[in-house]
Amino acid sequence: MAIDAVIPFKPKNPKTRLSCVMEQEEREAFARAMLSDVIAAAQAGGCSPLLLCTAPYDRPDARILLDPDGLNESLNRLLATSKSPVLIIMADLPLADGAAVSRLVSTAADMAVVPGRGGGTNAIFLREPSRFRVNYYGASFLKHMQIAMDAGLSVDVVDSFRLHTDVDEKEDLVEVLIHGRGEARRCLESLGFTLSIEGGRVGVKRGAHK
Ligand SMILES: Nc1nc2c(ncn2[C@@H]2O[C@H](COP(=O)(O)OP(=O)(O)OP(=O)(O)O)[C@@H](O)[C@H]2O)c(=O)[nH]1
Ligand SMILES: C[C@H](OP(=O)(O)O)C(=O)O
Repeated sequence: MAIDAVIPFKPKNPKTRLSCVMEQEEREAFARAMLSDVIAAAQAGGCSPLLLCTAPYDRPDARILLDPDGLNESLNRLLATSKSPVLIIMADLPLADGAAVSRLVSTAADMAVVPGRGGGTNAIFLREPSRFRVNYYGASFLKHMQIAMDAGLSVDVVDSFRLHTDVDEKEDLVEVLIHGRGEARRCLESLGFTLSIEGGRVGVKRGAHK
């Protein structure tokens, strides 16, 4: 049976750190586009997507679990009662692909984890979910390593550029324009984003919308 890929998703007013370059509706469209790329990667990696949504949201390619609670509370409730292996993968990883997901869920360890940029945690595979609890926000990668150690779980820290690249801030859009192959890249292009080089550093700029 396919492993559940639990994808936490906040459809309303997401990605507020991108407010400097996108209006709310645009952030919502971009978040949906990134989610599409993550769903496609989860499926290509042999997993069955299960969206953990804060508000009603429907799509044909994933099952939906509605839980308006915070990220940690809702995930920990789900983990506590899960009897089979689970992958938790964030919805803001638009470079994710099937090979990276497959590598994660085929670990020989009790748990596999991919750190995110800036101290976060982008993906966690748990062979026995009820032995673990999540503690996202802040330096969550370090917190998750400690929780695993306290629970006596063996951990495989997976080195994956495609799963490490989460998109939180304007600077992160560079990676999507360069390495993206799916909906998120197309969404940015349709919003008029292009690469720019200022002072020798690659950034993004926004022109006219398509
Ligand atoms: N189920 C659930 N998912 C959440 C919640 N908050 C964020 N998420 C999801 O968790 C993942 C990581 O969240 P963040 O990077 O903080 O995204 P965000 O809250 O949309 O972005 P910012 O407003 O910029 O902090 C994304 O997949 C979000 O859609 C929540 O309260 N509940
Ligand atoms: C949820 C949080 O995401 P970030 O804000 O680090 O992208 C984390 O990974 O702990």
